[in-house]
Amino acid sequence: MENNEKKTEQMRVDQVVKRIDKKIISTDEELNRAHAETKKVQQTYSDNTSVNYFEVDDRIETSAELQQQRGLVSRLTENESILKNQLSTLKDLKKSPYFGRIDIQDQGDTEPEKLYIGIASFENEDGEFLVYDWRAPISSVYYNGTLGEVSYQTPIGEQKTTLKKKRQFQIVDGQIRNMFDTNETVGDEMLQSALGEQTDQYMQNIVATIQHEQNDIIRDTTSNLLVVQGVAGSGKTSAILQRIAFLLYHSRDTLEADQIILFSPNKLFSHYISEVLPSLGERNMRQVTFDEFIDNRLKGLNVQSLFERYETDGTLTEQQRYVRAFKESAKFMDELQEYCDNLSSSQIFFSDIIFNDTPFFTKKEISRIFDSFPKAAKIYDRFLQTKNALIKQLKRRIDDETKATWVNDEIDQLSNEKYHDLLSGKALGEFQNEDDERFYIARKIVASRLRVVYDAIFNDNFFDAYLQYADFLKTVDLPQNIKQPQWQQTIDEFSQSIEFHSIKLDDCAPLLYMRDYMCNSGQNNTMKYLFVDEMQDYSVAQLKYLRYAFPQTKWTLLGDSEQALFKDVEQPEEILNKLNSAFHVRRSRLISLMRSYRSTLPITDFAKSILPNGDDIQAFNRPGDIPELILATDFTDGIKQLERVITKQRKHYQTVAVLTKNMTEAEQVYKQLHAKGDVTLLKDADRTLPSGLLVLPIYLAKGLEFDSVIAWDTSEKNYPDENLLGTLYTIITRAMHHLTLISLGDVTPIIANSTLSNSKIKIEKKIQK
Ligand SMILES: Nc1ncnc2c1ncn2[C@@H]1O[C@H](COP(=O)(O)OP(=O)(O)OP(=O)(O)O)[C@@H](O)[C@H]1O
Repeated sequence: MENNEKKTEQMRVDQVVKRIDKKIISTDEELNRAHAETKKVQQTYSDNTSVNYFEVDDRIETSAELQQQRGLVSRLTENESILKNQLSTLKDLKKSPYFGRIDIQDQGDTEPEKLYIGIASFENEDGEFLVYDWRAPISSVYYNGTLGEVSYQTPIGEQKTTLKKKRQFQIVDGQIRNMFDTNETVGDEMLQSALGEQTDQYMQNIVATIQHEQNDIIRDTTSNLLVVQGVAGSGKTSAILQRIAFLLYHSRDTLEADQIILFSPNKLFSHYISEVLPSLGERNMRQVTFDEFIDNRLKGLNVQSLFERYETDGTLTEQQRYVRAFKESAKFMDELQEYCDNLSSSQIFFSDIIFNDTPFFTKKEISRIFDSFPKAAKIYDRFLQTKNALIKQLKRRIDDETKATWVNDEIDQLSNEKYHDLLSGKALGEFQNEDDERFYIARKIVASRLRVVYDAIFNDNFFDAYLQYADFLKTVDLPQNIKQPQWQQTIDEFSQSIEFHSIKLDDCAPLLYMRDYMCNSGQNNTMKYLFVDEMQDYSVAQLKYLRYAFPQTKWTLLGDSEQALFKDVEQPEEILNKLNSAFHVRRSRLISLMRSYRSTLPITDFAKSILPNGDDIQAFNRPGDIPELILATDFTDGIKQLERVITKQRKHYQTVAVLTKNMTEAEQVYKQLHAKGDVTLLKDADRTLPSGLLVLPIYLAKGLEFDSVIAWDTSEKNYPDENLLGTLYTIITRAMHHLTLISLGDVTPIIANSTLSNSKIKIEKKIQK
C-alpha cells in the first residue's frame, strides 16, 4: 500500500489517541471525585451504625436513615465502578483504537463514508463516532461483507449499502504496524499474526479477526436452540465469549451479565477465559461446572464427579455401558416423568417431619393431606397445596404453643436488650396492650424454635426422593439389551450408595428431575441465556434437567463430537435431532465450524489423519514443525526422553504441558519430574492455570491450549482401541505450536501405519540412552 496512505492513517490514529488521552484525564478526575464522595458517605454511614440505640422509636428512625444511606452508598459505588470500567476501556483503546475500516456509500450519497471499528465506541465532543463498537449493527458489514452491495440488520429492519473498501489494521501502542485492504472477511495475514503469537495463561479476545461463520454464531439473536458443532480449535469457545459480549451490547437495556450462565468443562477453564469479557469492557457471566451445579443441589450427598467417572470408565463391562446409556437417555427421563404423573398418594414415599426426636407431622397425616386435593390436578400442584396446608397447620400450632409455660418462662428471663431485639421493626404503640406485645414476642420465640419444622416443609423434606427413585427403577420399562440381573444390581448399588451418602453421576439428573418436578421447585426463571461448552460430555438426560432448571433461557450448545472422551462419536445432525425431539423447541439452528485455527498446519494434518472423517477438517495454513513420535523402551527410558524433550521445548516456549490419559499417570510422571525441577501437577480442584511446565490429565485440559504439548505414553498398551480415539485426538489438538508423542513400547493402532509412513509425523526410533 502507498506510503502516503499509511502516513494519513497514522495521522488519524494520532489524532484519535490525543482525544482518547484527553478523555482519560477527564474520566480520571471524575473517578477521583466519585471516589471521594463514596468515602465521605461511607464514613457517615459507619459513624451512624456504631451508635447504640435502645429506644424502639429511635431505632426505627435510625434504621430508615441507614436504609437511605445504604442505598446512596450502593449507587455511588456503582457509579464508581462504571467510571473505572470506562477508564480501563479507554486505556485499551489508546493502545489500539481500532482494527478495521469500512468505506460505505448509501444510495443517493455522492461520497463514501469512512467508519473505523474497534473494541468499543468512542465519540468526540460533537457526538461524532471516531470509533464504532465492533458490535454495532453497521460493524457486521466488516465481518460479513465482501465489496459491493451489502445488507445489515438494525433495530428498524434490514438496511442496504455499498461496501467500497475494507481495510485492516494492526495497531500496537498507538503505532500502525500493519495495514492492508482486503475483500475477504478478515485477511489471512492478520490471522497469521494473531495465531503465531505465544499464548499466556489467558484466552484472548478475537474481535479483530472474527471469521464469517463465527460471526453467524456471535450475532444470532433469533434461535432458541443454537447448536455449534466445531472441530477442535475452530473457535467455539471464542465464539461463545464474543457472543456473550454481543448479546450484552445488543440487549443492554434488558440483559445483565448475571442472567447468562455458562456451563464450563472444568475449573481451570473458568480462569483461562476470565479475561476475555473484561478486555471488551463487559462483566463476566455466571460460570459453573456441571459437577458444582449438581453438588449444590444435592447437598449432603457425595456426588461422583465427572473426573472420578473418567478414571473408572475404562473398566466398564458391556452391560454396565448399556445401563449407563439407558439412564442417560431422553427415554429414561420421559418414563420418569410419566411415572411421576401417574403416582397415587399411597405410592408416594412421604416421610415424617421430626421435631425433638418425635414426629411433628407423620407421613400418614401428610399423605392424607395430599390425598385431599383433587386427583385430576398435576402432581406438582398437589405437592404445592400439601406444602401450603402443612405451613398453615404449623402456624396454627405455633399460635397454640405460645401459651405453653416454657414460653412464658423464657420471656421472663429475656434481657432488656434481647427483648428489644425481638421487637425490632415494630413501633412502640403498635400494640393494643401488654398482652398483645407479649403474644408477639412469644410467637417469635416459638417460631424460632420450630424453624426446623418450617425448613423441613419448605425444603420438601417430607418426601423421600431416594426411596421414590429406587421404586421408579424397579418399575421402569427396560430396553432389550439390558438383562434383569444387571438391572437389579444397579438398583441395589443405588440404594447402598445412598446409605453411604453418595451417588453416581448418571443417577443425579433423573433423581433431581424427579424431586424438583414432583415438588415444584428447583427452577430459576431469571436466567435468560444458557451456554454449554463441550456439550459432548453431557447426556441428554442432563441437558433435559438443565432445560427444566432454567425454563426461560435461550440455549447455545457447543461441542465437538470427536472429542468425546471414552464414548462413541455422534454426528452433529444426530445430536440436533435428538435435542430437538427431547426439548420440543421452536427455531433451532445448527452451525458447523470446520476450520481449525489453534494448531500449526503439520499438527492439524496429523490430528486429521487419526480421524475417520478427518479430511473434512480444514487446516489453517500456519507453518510449524512436524510432530514427533518417540518410541521409548520402558517407563524409565520414557521419563529420560521426556526430560530431554522438556529441556528443549522450554527454551522456546513459556508453557509446556505434559498431558496424560488419567490422574494416575499424571501423578507418576509428576513424581519423576518433580525430583528434578520446577513443575506443577494440576488437580481437579485447581482454579488457576500457571505457566511453565505443567502435568495434567486430559480431562482437566479440555478447552485449553498450550504452546507445546507432550502426549505421555501413546502406546498400544495404553490406547488399545478406537474407544480412546476421542481422548487421543483431544490431547493432540491442545498443541498450538509444537507436539511430541512419547510411547512406551509399540505405538497405538489408532495412529495408522499409513500416517506413520507418510511423513505426517517424525518418528524417532533410536533410543538415546
Ligand atoms: N477468528 C479468530 N481469530 C483469531 N484467533 C482465533 C479465531 N478463532 C479462533 N482463534 C484461536 O484459535 C484457538 C482455538 O479457539 P477456541 O479455543 O475458541 O476453539 P474451540 O473450538 O473451543 O476448541 P476446542 O474444542 O478444541 O477446545 C484460540 O487460540 C483462539 O484464540
